Amino acid sequence: MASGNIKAGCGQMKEKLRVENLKKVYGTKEVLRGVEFDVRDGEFLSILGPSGCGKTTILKILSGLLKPTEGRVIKDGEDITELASSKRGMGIVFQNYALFQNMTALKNVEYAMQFRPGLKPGARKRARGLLEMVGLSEYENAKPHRLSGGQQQRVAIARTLALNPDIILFDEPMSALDVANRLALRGELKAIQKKTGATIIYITHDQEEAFAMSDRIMVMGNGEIEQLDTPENILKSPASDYVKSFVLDNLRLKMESLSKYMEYCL
Ligand SMILES: Nc1ncnc2c1ncn2[C@@H]1O[C@H](COP(=O)(O)OP(=O)(O)OP(=O)(O)O)[C@@H](O)[C@H]1O
Repeated sequence: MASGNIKAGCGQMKEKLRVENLKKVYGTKEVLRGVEFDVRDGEFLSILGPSGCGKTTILKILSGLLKPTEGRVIKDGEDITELASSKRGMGIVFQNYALFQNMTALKNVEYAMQFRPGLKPGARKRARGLLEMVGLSEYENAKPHRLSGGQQQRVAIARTLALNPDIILFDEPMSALDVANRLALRGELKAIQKKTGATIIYITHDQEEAFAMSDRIMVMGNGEIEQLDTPENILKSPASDYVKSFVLDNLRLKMESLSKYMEYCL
């Protein structure tokens, strides 16, 4: 596995998360082996790989939803491998939004704060502020079925931010959205990250998305890391034929279809 430094100027960022020698076996099937990487404080790291290569399994292990067969997860220098999910200070945004259908947008964002004594006072005000941050103030009384896919995903993001996570995990959050919504949400995610200072780990199988958004990209093959480096370095020096074909060839195709879409729109 080739691993490089984060882009110039960010090289001194402190380590936020470290994953050591991760292995996951389901029954007799080994789906992750020897996975090791670090994520720096405030970094946007994408995990890019084809379907079934183990991306979601990594995310579940990081968040505590799944125990690794072997290996450790270290956050801020502390071993959190056995720590309960709710105590990890991480939030997850899924591809299917997973909103409460019987609650308004505002209630969805406010809900989990009710169970955190530190956040309960002022929860309503904070929820309103977060809906404003994602551009949905005028929809606070709307239930999810009245919102578009992009708007529902924005509510899901606001809901995740409500608990003040210092690491946000995104599991293919744009895959159910159309191109226009994807492009809009990309910019908004970067703005939210800047505002909150959160570290982001972002799963995608979309090469173009990973290259447009990330400080570094971790390219996964079948249960292993093929390359972890900045977009620029991956473009300049792909670590293997696999990276060349899965990342660069597909990136070229995606860029072509995106530019056709832009021509069509303009
Ligand atoms: N609970 C499970 N039991 C058995 N095998 C599983 C289980 N969960 C996942 N797998 C297998 O582990 C492998 C990795 O799955 P994972 O969901 O991590 O892949 P992925 O890269 O996120 O794929 P996708 O992009 O399609 O979501 C796959 O072969 C999958 O079939």
